[in-house]
Amino acid sequence: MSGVRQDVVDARRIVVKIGSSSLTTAAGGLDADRVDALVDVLAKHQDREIVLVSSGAIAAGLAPLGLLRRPTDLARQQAAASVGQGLLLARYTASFARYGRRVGQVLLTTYDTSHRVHFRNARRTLEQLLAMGAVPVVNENDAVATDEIRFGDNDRLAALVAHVVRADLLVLLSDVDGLYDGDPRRPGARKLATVDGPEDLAGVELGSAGRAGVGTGGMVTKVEAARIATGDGIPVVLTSAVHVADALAGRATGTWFRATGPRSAGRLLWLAHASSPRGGVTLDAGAVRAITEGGGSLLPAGITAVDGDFTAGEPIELRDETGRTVARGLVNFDAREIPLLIGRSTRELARELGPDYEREVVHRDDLVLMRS
Ligand SMILES: Nc1ncnc2c1ncn2[C@@H]1O[C@H](COP(=O)(O)OP(=O)(O)O)[C@@H](O)[C@H]1O
Ligand SMILES: N[C@@H](CCC(=O)OP(=O)(O)O)C(=O)O
Repeated sequence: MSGVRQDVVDARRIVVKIGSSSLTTAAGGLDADRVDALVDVLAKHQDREIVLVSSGAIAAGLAPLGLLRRPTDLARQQAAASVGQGLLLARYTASFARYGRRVGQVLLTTYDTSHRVHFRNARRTLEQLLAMGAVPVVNENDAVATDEIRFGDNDRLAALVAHVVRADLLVLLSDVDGLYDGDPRRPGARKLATVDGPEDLAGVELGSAGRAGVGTGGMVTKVEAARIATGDGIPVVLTSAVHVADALAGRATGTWFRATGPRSAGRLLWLAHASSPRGGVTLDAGAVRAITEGGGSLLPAGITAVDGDFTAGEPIELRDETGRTVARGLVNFDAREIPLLIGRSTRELARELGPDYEREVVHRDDLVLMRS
């Protein structure tokens, strides 16, 4: 263990994410004492801006709805989240009120972290809450997010929120005090003090959630969140919720993921990390060049094939003729419309089908190049 982490000490704007497993009792309900214990620490950091990403809505809604464990179907998870989110927020509101602090609820979907207008709105709301001294409490908008568009875990959501607010640091709090080289319950498992880059993760076994039916992503999504944030220039501390005070003080607790990439400004970070787009298009060589070298949009003329079942506004893959994904983007047409457009000029399409068809299939502002 080394000394103080200067990047943490210097961090003024911090996203703190806490998992369901650290907020619930052994029986599965919301644990008010644990919420208070977290708030006791966060409220002390008045000279910093803290955005809290809190899981726990589904867990908090189980008992009130007479459910004994986390349901596997989306509809009941959504109902539990809808009941639980209110209880969770009420708890945070009361807990921060002990320190005279207000909280503001911000519920997001993947849509809000990628679409221009929503991204800007989310950023503006978070900025305004911080400017007014309120603590934003963020969760996924579980009640409306469907399987296709949801993060499903709050680890990646937290990394994207850190990107949205341009945080200096992301703190991931769990029920385990860091990343181990294998299941931490296994004798001999070793904790990693520092991760400098992907090479340090070779050989590390990333297991699933600890308490069955409570957390969701396990270590896989935490490491993925760390990869997104560090690649975006934001360092990450992963530790146990009981060590949050140490983590925020810069003491060497948990696992420290060093920032690897430059900070990026755009809203499209999410697209590059979206789980799996629901389809894609194949581009001819000219279109690949226009996109990767010329900073152009994707026009119908450059498309040779389409696959999958997507609707306008959703993310898709843009592939070259060997099947390699060269970019991801938000598409302006439904999949079923694209065969009609393939290989044709926008002018011709507009003449034939009306001015609505004189548009890019993917606008360059809605497109992110994938590193090969
Ligand atoms: N390599 C590993 N290092 C640390 N924890 C691991 C590892 N593999 C699996 N885990 C499990 O991941 C769990 C944390 O994930 P999860 O239950 O989803 O927590 P949260 O609710 O905080 O998001 C730990 O309880 C631990 O048992
Ligand atoms: N949005 C969900 C969070 C999903 C979840 O369980 O996440 P986590 O405990 O962080 O692995 C909820 O509030 O229940």
